[in-house]
Amino acid sequence: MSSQVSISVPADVPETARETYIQNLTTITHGTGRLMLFAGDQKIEHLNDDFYGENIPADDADPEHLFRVAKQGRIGVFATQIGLVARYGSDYPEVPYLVKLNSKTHLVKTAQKDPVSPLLTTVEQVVRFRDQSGLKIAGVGYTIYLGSEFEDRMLKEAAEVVNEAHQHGLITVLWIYPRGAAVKDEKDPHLIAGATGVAACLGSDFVKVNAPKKDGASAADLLKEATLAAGRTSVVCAGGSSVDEETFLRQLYDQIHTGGAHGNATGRNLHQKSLGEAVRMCNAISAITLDDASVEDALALLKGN
Ligand SMILES: O=P(O)(O)OC[C@H]1O[C@](O)(COP(=O)(O)O)[C@@H](O)[C@@H]1O
Repeated sequence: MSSQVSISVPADVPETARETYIQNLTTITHGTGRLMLFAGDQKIEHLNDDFYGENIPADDADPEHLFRVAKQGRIGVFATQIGLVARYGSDYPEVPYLVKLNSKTHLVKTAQKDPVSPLLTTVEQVVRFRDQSGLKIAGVGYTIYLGSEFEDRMLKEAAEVVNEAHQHGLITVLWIYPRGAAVKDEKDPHLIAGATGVAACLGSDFVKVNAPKKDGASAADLLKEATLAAGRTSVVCAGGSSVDEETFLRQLYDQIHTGGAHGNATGRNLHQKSLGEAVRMCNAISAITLDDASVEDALALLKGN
């Protein structure tokens, strides 16, 4: 097991919410400080493209697949929109949830208009839903498109979300993607480090970024600038489109052990598998993230050993 970490509670969490905050963070990181976030917000973000078609198993066509994977696999938290949690959550009460507060589709391309993704759901609504439903709602998430001509709106909403969430002991994850006409290279390592620094200034517990890329450089080495810039905000990388399992697991291992990431945020590389395979992949990813397992040990779990 990776060692248990002591928790430093940020000063915007009031005394009355301290215990909830500690409990939520402990739940979603299994006490390790590392996050295994199962990303299931793509039904809005990518419409049905990620869920139906060539090379996508039939299991993925039904939204309940996400909940089955989240229940049967070992995860830290399942991130999706509030409506989906309301529809299925009562049948999956053991799953810890993180409510994604904003989302947009990919129909309007960046070349047509800079991206903007205002709040669909407020923290207040999430807190009410948590208290009424009794579901394990441990946190909230929000996407900022840094560099968009609308970044001011998203930055302001994100700042309010973090502060309000902490008032209620909820953990925050900011998805920060540099994107828009002003952004030449979305995965530029220096820019990604800028994004994680923004998350630190907004006081978020975690920030999810795309892994930086630069020709000829090791991706894990490139991530170091971003994890340094993030300070006490923990960095996780998006999984990206589906790749072969060993490549994915090696990349994750290096992100954590070389790049300084505190976990992963994985969507397609999990749900674009049949239930049994998705569950084994969850367990392999969690072994690396939560147990400090080697890639070889994770691959053994993948084979069901
Ligand atoms: O890349 P993965 O692992 O499928 O993770 C999915 C993530 O990608 C997104 O769908 C958005 O991705 P893009 O905007 O880059 O297409 C996130 O909202 C989601 O959490």
